[in-house]
Amino acid sequence: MDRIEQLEPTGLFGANVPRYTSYPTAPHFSDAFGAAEAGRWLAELPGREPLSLYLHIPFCERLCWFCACRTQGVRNPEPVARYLEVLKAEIGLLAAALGERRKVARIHWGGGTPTILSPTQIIDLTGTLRRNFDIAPDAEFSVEIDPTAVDEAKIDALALGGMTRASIGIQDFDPAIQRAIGRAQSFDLTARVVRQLRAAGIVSLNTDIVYGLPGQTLDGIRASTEAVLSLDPDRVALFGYAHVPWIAKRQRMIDADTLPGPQARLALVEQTETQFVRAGYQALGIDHFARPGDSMALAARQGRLRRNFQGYTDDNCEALIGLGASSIWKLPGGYLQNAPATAHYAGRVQAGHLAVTKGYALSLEDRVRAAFIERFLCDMSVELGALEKEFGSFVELIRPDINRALDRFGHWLYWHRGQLRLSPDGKPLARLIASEFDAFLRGGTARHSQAI
Ligand SMILES: C=Cc1c2[nH]c(c1C)Cc1[nH]c(c(CCC(=O)O)c1C)Cc1[nH]c(c(C)c1CCC(=O)O)Cc1[nH]c(c(C)c1C=C)C2
Ligand SMILES: C[C@H]1O[C@@H](n2cnc3c(N)ncnc32)[C@H](O)[C@@H]1O
Ligand code: MET
Ligand code: SF4
Repeated sequence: MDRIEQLEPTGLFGANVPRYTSYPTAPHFSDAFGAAEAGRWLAELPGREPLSLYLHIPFCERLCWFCACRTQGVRNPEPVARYLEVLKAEIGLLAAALGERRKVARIHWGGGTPTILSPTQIIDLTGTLRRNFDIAPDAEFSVEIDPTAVDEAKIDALALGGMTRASIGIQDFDPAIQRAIGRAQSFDLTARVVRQLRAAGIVSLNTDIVYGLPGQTLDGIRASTEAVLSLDPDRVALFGYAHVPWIAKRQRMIDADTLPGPQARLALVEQTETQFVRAGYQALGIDHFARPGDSMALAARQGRLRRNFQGYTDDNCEALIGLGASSIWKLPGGYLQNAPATAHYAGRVQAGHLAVTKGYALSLEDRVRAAFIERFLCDMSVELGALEKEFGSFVELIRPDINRALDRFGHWLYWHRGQLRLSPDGKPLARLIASEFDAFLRGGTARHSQAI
């Protein structure tokens, strides 16, 4: 039986499921949360633990049609400059809410396009962070970089500000695909930015690529992946294109008839995975690859990989605080999210409040489900004994889900020495299997992206 025939009965090719960068996923956050709840959860944080900060820059000079991230196009610098002032004010509000000068071990700037900031603005923002927080000398500071919106002066400013890791958007190097997704970016320009980042002392360089793009073929993605490999990135994220025009309106520019179907997507992702593994990369979680010496690959081998809103991380901080419009927080009590619309976000901060407008308090049952889904999507196996150590008999709450998953996916899912394991050829099923443990999905009406 060929692979497609074997996987067909699982429903994989017709399923839509979340990516589980959190459990519950963001659409389940409630608006019963605001600055007061955020303040209370911040006050309850244990004092000595270092924090992680995520800063969102929701602006781009170009708006790629395929993109589902929260961002808006800008033609002139004013909105960005105004936003930066609000972001700096929000940093001050956060430091005040924390009460004491707190240690920060991780900073991530994402977007949108953080490199839309000028060198002066970059220095201004890193300076504001350093004035308000005690940034550890070995702190990891990663920045999402658009190669078409960066130059040497910006890279120097970021390096001066402490950037240690860079993540650059590639998606696909094929000019025909780039035309179909409204995103032109030559290999030469990308390679030049990679050289500049390396020269600036970046210890870890990530690249993002996407399968399932309009008109993408096996030969096309093979050549594009070869080009990515020639840049020798330390890490690669291989995302499945999520066509969700009801969320990201700009995706209406993409003709759905040109999108590879689910069976074709499976072939695209599996061919590309093989290419990375043959080139010496270690597969991590559902969609990442890393050089074996990279810290994330090491974390994965040691069972320390974590899933968060940026995908995968080796960050073990207890508190991830989101700054900027739409940013998501994860605190011991649960999740919070800042106002998604930039104007609403700015209004809250200008009125002197933290910009949180949504959130979710985790119950013990949620925590069991979240822990299972996180370990499963990080390790492709879950040691039930470890969950029992943490949650005691509450683990029994997911016993029916385990049995249902074994019934439905028994060809790929099996017990081995107390671990529920997914066999390597069952990897495309990982999100679908995780969704068996999602109590919000049963009977729910949310529309998600394709499972493969
Ligand atoms: C890798 C970067 C991406 C981020 N979001 C998406 C991508 C590709 C796409 C995406 N996000 C959501 C969906 C729909 C549900 C699903 O398929 O899982 C898709 C296709 C859900 C979602 N993720 C976030 C939020 C707030 C939502 C709800 C949708 C909504 O509010 O309308 C959080 C989030 N994810 C990303 C960012 C930048 C972000 C918010 C800060 C990255
Ligand atoms: C931050 C990263 O998110 C990925 N990204 C952005 N939009 C989408 C989408 N619709 N589907 C899949 N991946 C996407 C890109 O690879 C980008 O670089
Ligand atoms: N905006 C950058 C790029 O497209 C970073 C990745 S997308 C958030 O290259
Ligand atoms: S892919 Fe990057 S540059 Fe393109 S619209 Fe999305 S955030 Fe902006």
